[in-house]
Amino acid sequence: MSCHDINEKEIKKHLSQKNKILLMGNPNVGKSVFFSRMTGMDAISSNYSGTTVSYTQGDMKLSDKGYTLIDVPGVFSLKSTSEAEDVAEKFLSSEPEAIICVLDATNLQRSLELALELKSYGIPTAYALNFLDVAKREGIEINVGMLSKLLDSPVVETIAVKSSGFEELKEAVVELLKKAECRGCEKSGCGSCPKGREEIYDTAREITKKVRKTNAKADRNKTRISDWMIRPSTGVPIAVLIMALSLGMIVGGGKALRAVFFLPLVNGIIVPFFKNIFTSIIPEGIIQNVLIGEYGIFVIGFEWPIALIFPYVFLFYVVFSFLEDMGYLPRLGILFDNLMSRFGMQGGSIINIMMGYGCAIPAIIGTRACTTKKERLVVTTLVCVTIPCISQTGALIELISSKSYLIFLPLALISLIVFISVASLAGRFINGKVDPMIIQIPNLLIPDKKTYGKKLMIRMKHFLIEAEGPMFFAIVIAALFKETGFLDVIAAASSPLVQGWLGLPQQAADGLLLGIVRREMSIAPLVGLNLTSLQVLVAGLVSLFYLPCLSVFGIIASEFNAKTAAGIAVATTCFAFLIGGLVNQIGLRLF
Ligand SMILES: Nc1nc2c(ncn2[C@@H]2O[C@H](COP(=O)(O)OP(=O)(O)OP(=O)(O)O)[C@@H](O)[C@H]2O)c(=O)[nH]1
Ligand SMILES: [Mg+2]
Repeated sequence: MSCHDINEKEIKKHLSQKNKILLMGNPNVGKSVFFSRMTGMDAISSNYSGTTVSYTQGDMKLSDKGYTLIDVPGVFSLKSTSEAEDVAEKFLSSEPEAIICVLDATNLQRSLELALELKSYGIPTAYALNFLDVAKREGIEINVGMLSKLLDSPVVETIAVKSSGFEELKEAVVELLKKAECRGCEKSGCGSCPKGREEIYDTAREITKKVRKTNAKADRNKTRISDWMIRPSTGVPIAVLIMALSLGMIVGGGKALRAVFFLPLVNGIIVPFFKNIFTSIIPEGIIQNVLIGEYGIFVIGFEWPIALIFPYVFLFYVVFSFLEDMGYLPRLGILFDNLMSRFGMQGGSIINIMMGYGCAIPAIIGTRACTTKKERLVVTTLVCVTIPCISQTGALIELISSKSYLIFLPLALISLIVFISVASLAGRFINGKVDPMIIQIPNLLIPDKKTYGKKLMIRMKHFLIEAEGPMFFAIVIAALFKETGFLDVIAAASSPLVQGWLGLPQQAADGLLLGIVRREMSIAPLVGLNLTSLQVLVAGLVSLFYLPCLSVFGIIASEFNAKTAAGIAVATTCFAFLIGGLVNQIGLRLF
């Protein structure tokens, strides 16, 4: 997959490519499903607007000729007022061969407004009338022949998640490319395209009126459930129930998966296998210890990522991807919009915050969908400072459950207080404004098995490559540091802070060093030690507020600037030590 930052140098390279076909349309109309099925490449699709915040490109063959298909971020219009619109404009002006414009059959008029705006660029366009399954269920019928005539271009009925209509669509594009003539372009002088917002809006409305028939059998149950999710009196209990069920499934399921499958696999099969091999071929000493000692690469290199973290990461994405695909998250955004606007965010940003509980990187990249810089910064600060990622949470669950689940209560309470305080401060002191929320409520869908499974696979692949890669690297360094005695030197040097102020054992110093690379490693060295409840709480707090991963800083530096990344690093570290130390000192005096 090639997913790119909206960065001038990068984009120029892709803009100058030949044989481009642009996949365009409103947000959440299924473009990324088209992209992924037509190119065979990975692209995340989710049932809310703004999933694709940058562009993705892949190769596609049409009657034996190679083309580059570009999954352009979804836009409602081309006013160039957001990053997504800016990217769309740039690609439109880069002389693409054709456009595949995806229309949402359940929301035709709005889809047509963009389609009409696109027409004035004079680029051959084929239309995919998508979501036909949902439209049929909702009693919407569209006269495709008439629509095609009115748009003066081919229109093909599609159900992207079933790959239905794809062959016809490809044929339509091939035919278009053969003719390669301008279709209704104002620039070519035919003057048939509507101009100006009002004319576009009126024409889209007229066309919709002509081609669409509804027999009013809209799914009343679905509408009712959707209303319940949004209305505070019913929405809040539903949200609490969904969160409790999700948490139960992630924590309970994660522990069970770990105990029944991953721990026996790692400790009973994989680690003994490598221990046997290395003890028989390598004599006792530093090299053997680096490979299979306490911090051995072939011991914790499997224990931490596979047995400790993976079960929780997997189940988090099972739950989160389901909520994403059914269309619940934007409804949660609407429910909490009022509350969130007090903290300098729109309700829709709750999606990025929830995503941060999985991993901070997609959450920060996802803030590109925010309409103002202030909101981007507020959400990024919150994600970095107050939200633990699932890898870290997995390690934390193991640490806490070894003592008592009750420790979660003070941890959750302190974390909530910090979240609210940071949100209020960031909302108040970060300059700029927050736009009122415009959020599209997507259809409530039963997630398509294939699309859902593919997304889960993509996320697991990312986790294994992008998270486990650096983690493995840190484990190698840790093994070397351990055997060379460097970890002991660090432990001794940091003893006044770690053992004195924080009251944690010496191994916590290893965690703080490794935690620079990966968040969960700040806690992993403590799992399995016999800590007191106060130590577990303090370790949990320090890890919660300690540095985000190294790769997160890379993303902050590239999305914002190095100063912001450094600021967040200093703030998180000081804050973690301050709050952890205070709780330890107070705890020691009270108990
Ligand atoms: N039932 C049904 N679901 C679909 C269809 N096409 C797409 N979806 C679902 O609609 C949601 C949105 O699809 P995406 O591919 O993410 O939409 P997008 O246009 O790329 O959205 P942005 O990246 O936000 O612009 C996903 O949950 C898809 O699984 C379809 O024809 N029928
Ligand atoms: Mg997309």
